[in-house]
Amino acid sequence: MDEMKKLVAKEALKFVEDGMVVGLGTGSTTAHFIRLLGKLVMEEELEIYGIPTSYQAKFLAIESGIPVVSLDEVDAIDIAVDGADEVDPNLNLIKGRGAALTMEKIIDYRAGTFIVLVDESKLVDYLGQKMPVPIEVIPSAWRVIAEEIEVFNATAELRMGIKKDGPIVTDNGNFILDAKFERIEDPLDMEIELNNIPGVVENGIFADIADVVLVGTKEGVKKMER
Ligand SMILES: O=C[C@H](O)[C@H](O)[C@H](O)COP(=O)(O)O
Repeated sequence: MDEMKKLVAKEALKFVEDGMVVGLGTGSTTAHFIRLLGKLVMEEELEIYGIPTSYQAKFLAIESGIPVVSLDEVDAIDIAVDGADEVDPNLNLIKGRGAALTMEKIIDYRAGTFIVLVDESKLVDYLGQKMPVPIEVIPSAWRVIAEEIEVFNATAELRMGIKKDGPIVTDNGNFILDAKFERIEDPLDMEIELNNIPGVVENGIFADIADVVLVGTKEGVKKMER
């Protein structure tokens, strides 16, 4: 599995050109990309700037020698490279297992080209098939938001910490609800519906924004495009 992740991360380097501003995604697959990008920047003395989507991406970029910039400092993001938890045949995504979905969506959405890196286990027939939709919420409103989500025939659970007692707290200081749907028929519609609930900061459905998905398979890298 890790080999497949490395393979797609290497393939994604082909989209990088000197002078680019690159959105740096979160998660184990993008971590390979960030390390490889750092190596490329050093070896070829490229002028690349990275915009991280989380503390994880930021720390790794710094460690890998990629100059880091913020949204305030750039006019445009050329490409963004990020992972995903589910990818449907129309390139709609579920993201946010790492709780970084809000910053990821801001950066991935703004990028000229949004490239997604996954292994083949992430491909599904429809969104919601395997994974819940992570939803970042204002902490004091989590319970009422969970009730609102259940109107859509989903069950919502407050995500608890592993090396922390109580709920996890995102990079933005919020909570995460994991909403398990039977099946998401219309990803774009559900993405909008969830964001309409007062107190929801952002949700992990990324409908209609991925341009390219690189899939690591046992036979090599497969490319899906919109
Ligand atoms: O918040 C986390 C992100 O959306 C990740 O990009 C996603 O969960 C995929 O992570 P991984 O590459 O580790 O499977």
